[in-house]
Amino acid sequence: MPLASTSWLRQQARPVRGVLIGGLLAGSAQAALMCAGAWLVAHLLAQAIFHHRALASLWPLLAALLPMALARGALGVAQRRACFDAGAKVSMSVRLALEQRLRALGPLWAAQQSRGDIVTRLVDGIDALVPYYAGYLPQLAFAAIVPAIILACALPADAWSALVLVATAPLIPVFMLLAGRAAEQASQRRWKRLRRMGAHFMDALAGLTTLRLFRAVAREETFLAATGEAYRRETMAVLRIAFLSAVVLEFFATVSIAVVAVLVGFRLLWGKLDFESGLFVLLLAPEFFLPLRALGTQRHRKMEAAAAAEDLTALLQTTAAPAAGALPATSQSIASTQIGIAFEHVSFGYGAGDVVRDVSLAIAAGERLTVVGTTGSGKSTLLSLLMSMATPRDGRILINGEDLTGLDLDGWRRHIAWVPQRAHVFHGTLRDNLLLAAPAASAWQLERALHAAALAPVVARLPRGLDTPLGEHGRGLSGGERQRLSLARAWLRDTPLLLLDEPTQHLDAATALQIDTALAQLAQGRTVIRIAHRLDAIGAHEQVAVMAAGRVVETGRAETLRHAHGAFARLLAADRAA
Ligand SMILES: Nc1ncnc2c1ncn2[C@@H]1O[C@H](COP(=O)(O)OP(=O)(O)OP(=O)(O)O)[C@@H](O)[C@H]1O
Repeated sequence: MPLASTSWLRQQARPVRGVLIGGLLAGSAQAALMCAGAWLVAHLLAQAIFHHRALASLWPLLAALLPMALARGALGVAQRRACFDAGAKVSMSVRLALEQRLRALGPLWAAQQSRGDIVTRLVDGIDALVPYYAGYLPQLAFAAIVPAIILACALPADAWSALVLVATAPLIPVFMLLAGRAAEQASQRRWKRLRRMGAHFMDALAGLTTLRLFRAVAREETFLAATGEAYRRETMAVLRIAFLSAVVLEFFATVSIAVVAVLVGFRLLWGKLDFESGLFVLLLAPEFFLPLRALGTQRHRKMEAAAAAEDLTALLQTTAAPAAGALPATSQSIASTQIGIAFEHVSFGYGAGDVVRDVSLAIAAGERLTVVGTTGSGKSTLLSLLMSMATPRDGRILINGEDLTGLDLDGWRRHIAWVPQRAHVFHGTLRDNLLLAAPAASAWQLERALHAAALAPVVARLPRGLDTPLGEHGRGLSGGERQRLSLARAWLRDTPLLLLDEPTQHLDAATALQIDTALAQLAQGRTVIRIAHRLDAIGAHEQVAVMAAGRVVETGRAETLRHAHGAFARLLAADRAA
């Protein structure tokens, strides 16, 4: 069992210590009541059988059994509720911490991960923690507290029986430790398989069209069936160890109870023990082992929680290097509605190599820059750096003369409208998707944005107009329509900086022209950085930066570059030839 994950699991219990102690007190009171109930039963029977007391005189004692049973039941409910509450609270706080970490790691880090793997960790991983706090941890305490209470009650009644219980009790934890190693390995194997299966299933689901097209669905099905079968086998291995160890624990407990029973029986026969004490310890003996046996059955939950915790702590400690950092202590906010940008010798890489190299560019407030370059030359990465989704490895980005790393990130991002290459459409209605950009937008503002982005005819065609529900990935909207939705969001956002990652790529010529006109209107008075693939559509007076292999290799006005026989002219020629 990795010590780090066990101590992390315990650490998480600190904020819910009060709730857990409440559960333990309820459980302990339940054990004390059980002892009192056992004594009452033994006393009643001894009085009735050996002292020939009439039922009428025993009636008050007999009647006391009912409230005792009810109180035990109520305490049991309170104890389980408190423990479950603790589990739910811990899982909620871990989920929040993970969510914050994921937000800090940012979309560039997330893009490099398997989505299925993250979902498995966030859902199944956190769910695996609940039984640890709701079941195992309280049971661990009960395994010490309840036998101690029972022993304290049994000792005055019969020291020999108490001695047998004390002598045999350690056998159970010793065996649990022996079985623990195998259970731990099986749990870790099972957890790793679940993660792999989750990742693969999500990938298969996302790429279903591609799989169909390549007639690879059957192969994928076979693979998933084999993984599912392996997962079943590993789950069965964990359960087998859990059940086998439960049987062995049961055996030890039964033998010990039998020894107590034999000792009690013989001493009753020899007249060395009175009936009341004998029956009392006989009733207590099974209860003595009950929490230890229950701990044995809860142990595989601890293994599962530890396997999941190892993964969750790894995720919580992940720092994307170099990633969008947390808010610096000296964060400043941007007050201006005019944004001037300067890249100064900026370099960045996702892995070992750089994909943006020594880039220096200046865009004055209210100006427009068009970035062009071959695919993979680093254009989108440049925008990601500007949006502070990642931090430059070298160099710096200045916003109105202030270093971007010193700015309040949320405040900075409020100044940006971004139209990406592939606009994401969230699950919800079209209206929800639009209001994401400006939650307080009025009906009139919505209407204006729809017209500007040429989305109004699309809305008119939808069965429920703006209230038409859209799927998680925008099912119901074509690529071009999604692009227009993204443009409408930019319109609604009304920010001083516009970042456009080829906004007309998926559109037909007529709609592209319509959007370009709308964008020209939107761009007025704003700073605009636009990535363009259709070089023909670049206006003669536009300021252009040409990127190749992460570097800015040429800058200047489009009309000048067209005749300069440089990188831009070559791109243009290649574009026309295609
Ligand atoms: N999240 C990522 N993780 C790792 N590498 C990435 C990631 N995003 C982009 N890259 C790599 O960085 C390089 C630059 O990518 P980028 O998307 O910035 O290029 P681009 O010029 O915008 O390309 P395109 O015109 O095709 O959109 C490419 O080699 C790409 O494979």
